[in-house]
Amino acid sequence: RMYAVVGATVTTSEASRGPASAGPPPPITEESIDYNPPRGTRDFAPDEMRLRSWLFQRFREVSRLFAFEEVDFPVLESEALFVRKAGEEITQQLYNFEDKSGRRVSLRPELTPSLARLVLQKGKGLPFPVKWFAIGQCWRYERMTRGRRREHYQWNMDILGISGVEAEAELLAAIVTFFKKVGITSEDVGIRVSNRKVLQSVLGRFGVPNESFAAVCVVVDKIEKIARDEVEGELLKLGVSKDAADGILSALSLRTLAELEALLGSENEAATELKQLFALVDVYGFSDWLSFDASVVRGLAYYTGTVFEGFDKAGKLRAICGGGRYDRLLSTFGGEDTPACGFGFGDAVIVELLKERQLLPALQQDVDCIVFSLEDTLRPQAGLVARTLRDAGYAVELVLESKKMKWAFKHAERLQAKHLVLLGSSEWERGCVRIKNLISREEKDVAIDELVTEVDMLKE
Ligand SMILES: Nc1ccc(Br)nc1
Repeated sequence: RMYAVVGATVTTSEASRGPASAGPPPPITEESIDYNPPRGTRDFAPDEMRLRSWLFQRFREVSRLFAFEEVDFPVLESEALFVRKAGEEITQQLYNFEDKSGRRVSLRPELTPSLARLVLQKGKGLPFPVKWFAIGQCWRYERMTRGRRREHYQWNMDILGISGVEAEAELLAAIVTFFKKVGITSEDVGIRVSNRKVLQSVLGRFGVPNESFAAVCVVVDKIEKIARDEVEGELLKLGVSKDAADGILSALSLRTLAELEALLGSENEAATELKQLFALVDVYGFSDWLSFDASVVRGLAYYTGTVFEGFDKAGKLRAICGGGRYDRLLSTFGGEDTPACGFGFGDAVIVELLKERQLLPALQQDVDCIVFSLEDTLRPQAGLVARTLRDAGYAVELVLESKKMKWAFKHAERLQAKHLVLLGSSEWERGCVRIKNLISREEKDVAIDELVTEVDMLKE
């Protein structure tokens, strides 16, 4: 890890030092500044930032296509927003603390509770249905033993006020639109879809109380990560009977909607909702991306209906995105019963997938012109030339120090700039600058007031 040892003067304000009589300030100490960001977090230097901006621009383009409005919330929320008793990993890894006023707060581990809070804050004046999207950094406090990241950015899209599966179809369409936009096909990626009402029906058959529903879902969500008998053991610990646990685990291995109907009956809500959703998506035209998979439950306690997750068909990566219906969340926050569904799409797994598929874009700085004065005396005029081009919308790198021509060419090459604009005293005396087109290698003297027109033309 990179460190610098710097002399640091430890100055303390009067208040913290206490009254003057408390004696001289503490001695100057040395502290080592670690150049790396805190454990589990990332810097975004220009190259990484270009990729992140590219990804977020794709998220925004899709959200615009679906007429969703962008929202955002504080990264710091009241801890109460995320305290749930279903044993979710996300609530056991809160990056939470008591602030200086004694308030219990937490860095947000997800965006959905904040969205619910804002909708409730807006109250009855908020036109429904709500279609909002957000891209926000989310946090967890992982014991570093697991060496996993503690922050990631998530794109969320949510629809509130629509109880029909049309809302889920719209959200799934947005996810598919994103995948297609970045060059991913339904050969690479699929979306597994199920409905928590499958589990709810099974629990009902075995007389498992509703209060256990969320905790059972959280346990069952681990089915891909821990051994089946461990899942069974955790179910038994929740007070679920052996028979009920067997019933739950066998329901997860249902392979088709026909099997689901055979088990639960064709009038069962889970079966009808799933059939409706698949029929909608069929007409919508992206059935090839979807599959029914009864083992999908997702790990968030508040899902009540449809659940889904994007996965890579090569099976090398963790879930790419996930979401579902959460019709009870707003009422648990004291609001009216409000139908709601949404998804979260992280910024990490998708980049791993794009790397795997060699679909990462080649991104470089976007500079149109480099303005460069050959003599120091013309440096003020170089600023005027840069301003003229910038006022016309061109990205201009103004060279701010004495450099040789050779350096200017190399610099232009590095930045992939299209034009090099040189100020020299002989040209300037004639009211001109010299333009070198770095693509066509053409060069010419251009009058200052012709400069923008010239660059416009060279741009063609
Ligand atoms: N919820 C959450 C937050 C941060 C990361 Br990294 N992963 C999951």
